Amino acid sequence: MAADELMATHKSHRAPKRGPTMKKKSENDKKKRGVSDNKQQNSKAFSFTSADKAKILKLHAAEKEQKRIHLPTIDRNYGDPPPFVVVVQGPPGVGKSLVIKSLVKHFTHQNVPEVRGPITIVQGSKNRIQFVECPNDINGMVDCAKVADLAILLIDGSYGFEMETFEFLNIMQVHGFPKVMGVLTHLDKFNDVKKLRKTKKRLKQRFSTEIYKGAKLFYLSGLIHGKYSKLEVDHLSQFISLSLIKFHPLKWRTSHPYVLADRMEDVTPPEKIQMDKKCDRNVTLYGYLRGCNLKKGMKVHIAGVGDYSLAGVTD
Ligand SMILES: Nc1nc2c(ncn2[C@@H]2O[C@H](COP(=O)(O)OP(=O)(O)OP(=O)(O)O)[C@@H](O)[C@H]2O)c(=O)[nH]1
Repeated sequence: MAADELMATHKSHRAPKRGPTMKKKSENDKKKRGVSDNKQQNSKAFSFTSADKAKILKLHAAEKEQKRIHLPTIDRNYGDPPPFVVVVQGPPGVGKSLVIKSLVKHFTHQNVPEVRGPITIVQGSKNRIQFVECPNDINGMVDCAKVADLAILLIDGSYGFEMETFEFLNIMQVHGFPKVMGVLTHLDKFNDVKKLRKTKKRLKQRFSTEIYKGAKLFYLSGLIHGKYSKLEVDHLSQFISLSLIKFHPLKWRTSHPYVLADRMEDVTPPEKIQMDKKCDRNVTLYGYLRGCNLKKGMKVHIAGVGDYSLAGVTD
């Protein structure tokens, strides 16, 4: 074999890039240049040195924040969950009763002649939804804001936003702010299609700025034989069912126990009433206690009644 061939097989020397030798070398080099590592340990004084590292750190911080936001809240209810409360709110004559009647008809195929008090329906195998019409007085609004899991704000499309809607929004702000969605009614009063489109756009923008960006707004475009369109009610009910599935108890609710009285019974002995028609009555209220477990003597808020102490606790 020739000497030239042997020379050709040898690889050229490669300087080490990592390992203890390289580390020592780089440290010596840094010392020579007068650069010290201690300088970069003060994170407040020196910003990031590597853009990639900064990107990763930012991602980690965002992930941590998301984890904190989605931390499960402790649900203090036990056994079967109480019904999901849907409060229908709006100014007088906007169509609250009609919306509740349409939704009840959709879920149960039953006609409700009149809406008097909360209506509970069963949806699916065990989910229950309770529809409550919000009264147009401040006390009723406060009570409804306290119990609502989902608030449906009805807005007269031909008139625009009214004071009642803003009042209710403000009240909800201080009561944990449940899920909110809007429904535009009386849209059949528009004869001009262009005007209707413009109004819808304007109201949607206003609704987004008043509630939050991307807040859901539905349209009920008019009455057919005195009822809302089946398809539109179907969309509305789908959204309600979705809210029920995604339901996440509010922190405010779990720390403020309350009862929404579904039924009341006058249990005063009849003889006592016969003797004195204006005698003090004993009234029993039935409803779910939400936001805590039962304890004798505990104080709860009873909608329409006030803060009461639970005396005789039964399961
Ligand atoms: N043209 C039209 N009429 C509607 C619409 N929605 C509701 N109405 C009518 O408005 C009237 C009032 O409807 P209700 O459901 O009683 O309204 P409400 O909000 O419950 O009224 P209050 O109980 O007085 O607060 C009824 O005669 C409905 O037929 C709609 O989209 N278009």
